[in-house]
Amino acid sequence: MTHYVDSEVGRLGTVLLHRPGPELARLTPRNNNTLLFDAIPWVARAQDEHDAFAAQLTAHGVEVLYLGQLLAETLEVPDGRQELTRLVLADRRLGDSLRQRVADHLAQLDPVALAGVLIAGLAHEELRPTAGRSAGLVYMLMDRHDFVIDPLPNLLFTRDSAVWIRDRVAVTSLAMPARRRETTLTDAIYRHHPRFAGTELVYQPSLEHLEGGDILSLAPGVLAVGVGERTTPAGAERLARRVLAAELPGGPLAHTVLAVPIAQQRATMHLDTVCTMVDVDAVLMYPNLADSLLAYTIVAGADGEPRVTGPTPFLRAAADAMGIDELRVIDTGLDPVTAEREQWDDGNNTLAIAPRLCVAYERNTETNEQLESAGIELIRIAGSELGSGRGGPRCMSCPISRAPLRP
Ligand SMILES: NC(=O)NCCC[C@H](N)C(=O)O
Repeated sequence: MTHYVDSEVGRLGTVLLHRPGPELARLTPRNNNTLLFDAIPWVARAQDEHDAFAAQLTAHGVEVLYLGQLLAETLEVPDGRQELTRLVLADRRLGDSLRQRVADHLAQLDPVALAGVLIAGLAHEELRPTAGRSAGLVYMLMDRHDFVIDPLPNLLFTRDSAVWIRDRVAVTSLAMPARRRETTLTDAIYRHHPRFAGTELVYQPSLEHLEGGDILSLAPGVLAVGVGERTTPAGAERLARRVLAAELPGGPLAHTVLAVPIAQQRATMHLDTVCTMVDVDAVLMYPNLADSLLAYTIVAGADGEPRVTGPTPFLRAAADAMGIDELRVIDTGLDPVTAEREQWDDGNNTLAIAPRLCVAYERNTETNEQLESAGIELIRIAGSELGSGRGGPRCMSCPISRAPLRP
């Protein structure tokens, strides 16, 4: 099986999704902010919306893999199960008595049920008392609304916890505490699942913060990395060091990395909330930012150290790195208020299935109309519930194979 991604727009072959499940039912008004949701989603409707998204991908010839299923299969591998169990038990909040109770509880679960707990977490009342054994101080003092194992409602946004760069995978380093455990799952899947045997990792969760929503594969050998609320300058620099130094038969994994500062705020948490590619030489970009975005260009210096120049306007730096005259911006021509409303609702967060063929949320009517006038074919999906986590079609998908742009 070929796992290979060298662009944002090459025909999509295989994609990793996560169908949201019981982990969304953990969200309440007391925890939704900490768990990075802006509202309490209607779970069944969110699942319907997600199923419709997956059905559109399948109808367009894309192989859809589900993270929950890959995780259950990884847990059938003894080393995978042992590692994932050890990591969840390493939580220092547990203490030894509760840790032992949780270990006993997890040990009797089959792989599918264990995958369910690793994703949806374990609530206080779901841990049954062990006959003849004290509940333990930590459990007794725990608020009944607390979780023994925290849920992962943002797992839905598979874009952020791993990124394929050519035939290597970068398992990222998530910045927000509510999401950190997600990469224990993607890391284990890529290292233990038989489908990915032999895959080399180019980034690991123990490194500086770096999130997949900040990484755009502008063209073969050219990456843009947003630096803001999630990805730190150190994370961008670490990725640059890794990809510039990783030699493939045809050259390094990337020859240029553009570090792109973005405002450190929720509306622009990742670069892909303001800019996504819709054609080999065209981006859809939040108009309020299009002219002000800058980039620092990082290439390998003669001494092997990354050499940084700039800043220069992002669109100029990108076109130069891509070897094209101009990176076109689809001008959505929106007034600033409409642009701001539709950016918040992930209007700029499209997923390309092929050049000029993209999935977009239906609700962003004005952005979508402008995209179509510019010759982009759209597949509209509903996202009223999915969007409450602040993520669109690109955030909800991790491409694993795309047709190479330059074979
Ligand atoms: N690439 C993306 O922009 N992903 C969306 C992540 C949303 C999630 N609720 C978060 O705050 O991390």
